[in-house]
Amino acid sequence: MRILSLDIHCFRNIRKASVDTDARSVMLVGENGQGKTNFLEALYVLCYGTSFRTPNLREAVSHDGRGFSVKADFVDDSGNHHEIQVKHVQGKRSIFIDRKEIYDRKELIYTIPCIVFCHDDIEFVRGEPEARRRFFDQTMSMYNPLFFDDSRRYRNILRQRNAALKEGRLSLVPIYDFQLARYGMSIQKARKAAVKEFNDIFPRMYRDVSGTDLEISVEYQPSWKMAENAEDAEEILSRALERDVRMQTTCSGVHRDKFIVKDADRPFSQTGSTGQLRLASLILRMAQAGFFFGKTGKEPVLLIDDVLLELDVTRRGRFLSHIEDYSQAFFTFLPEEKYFSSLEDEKMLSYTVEGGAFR
Ligand SMILES: Nc1ncnc2c1ncn2[C@@H]1O[C@H](COP(=O)(O)OP(=O)(O)OP(=O)(O)O)[C@@H](O)[C@H]1O
Repeated sequence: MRILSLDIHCFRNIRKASVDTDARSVMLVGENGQGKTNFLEALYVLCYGTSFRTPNLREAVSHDGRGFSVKADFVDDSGNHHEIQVKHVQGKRSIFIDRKEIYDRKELIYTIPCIVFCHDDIEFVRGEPEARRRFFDQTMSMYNPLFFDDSRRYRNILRQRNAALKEGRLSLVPIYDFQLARYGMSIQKARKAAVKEFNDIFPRMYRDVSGTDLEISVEYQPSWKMAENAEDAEEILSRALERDVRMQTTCSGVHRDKFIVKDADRPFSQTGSTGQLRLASLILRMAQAGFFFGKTGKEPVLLIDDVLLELDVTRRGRFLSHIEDYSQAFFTFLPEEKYFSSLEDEKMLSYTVEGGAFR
């Protein structure tokens, strides 16, 4: 899988750019605020139809533009060439694969798998449970369309159940419970199995890159921990109905599940230094890529935004040696950063980014 070129129109500060990306490593070098992350964001939008920086794509339209367009030519693992385009014009997103409009974002996310490494990833380790749920849901949705569908349906029903609780339409609640319990238990089972497999990769990678023998792993704590099947979950929901009515929201279910990053048996957020937490968050991403490759045999495109400088030279080298397994990676650097020796020998394209232009 390789992205060969990218055309960007009116995306943040990138007014118009056609960029050749046919290389294993693509370097984007520039001062702060010149458009390096905007470029990675545009690529991410092509891969997912959403942004990793904002839930509202409208924000990514250039201030003086009516809409943006991002288009890529890429070659898949079988050597076939394709084109993808994502537009957002007057508040409406449209997605085209090989010039044919598609209406379900799901088709897009299985076309160019991509993984972004960025500063905010530290929230996966020390932030709210929501951030880790999102991380694991993304990890699983990337290779499992059924999980993606179940999550989508679960969220819809949860929204309807919460509305019914707020508006006192309680006769509808058992109908929602029936469905919520079934999709929820399917999600719970999938999460449990995935965390078990993730723990075959993540702790070993952490030890390899950090050079320590810390026992870092992920623990899954389901909200319906006593439920073994959908009937059990339905029972839990119906027993807690009074509390849910009082709180006007659904207080249990997989939307309240927890994933804890642990150092032996303590939460790592309490024991790790900021540097260790940052490293753990990078390794979570690397493990996400490894996990995806293990499941699908496909190499995701890696988008690495300004995170290498946070590692000392030895750890940076070890981190890059894991990344070398992938077919394409995009990196952003500040001009004073030196390229890393292990990347210098390979086929590489390098751009200077200034005011949204790429030279
Ligand atoms: N919707 C928008 N329209 C026009 N310009 C925008 C828009 N959104 C952000 N920008 C501009 O994009 C620039 C930020 O670019 P970007 O986030 O890519 O920085 P960067 O090159 O990655 O730098 P850093 O190293 O600081 O992260 C800022 O100048 C900002 O004003």
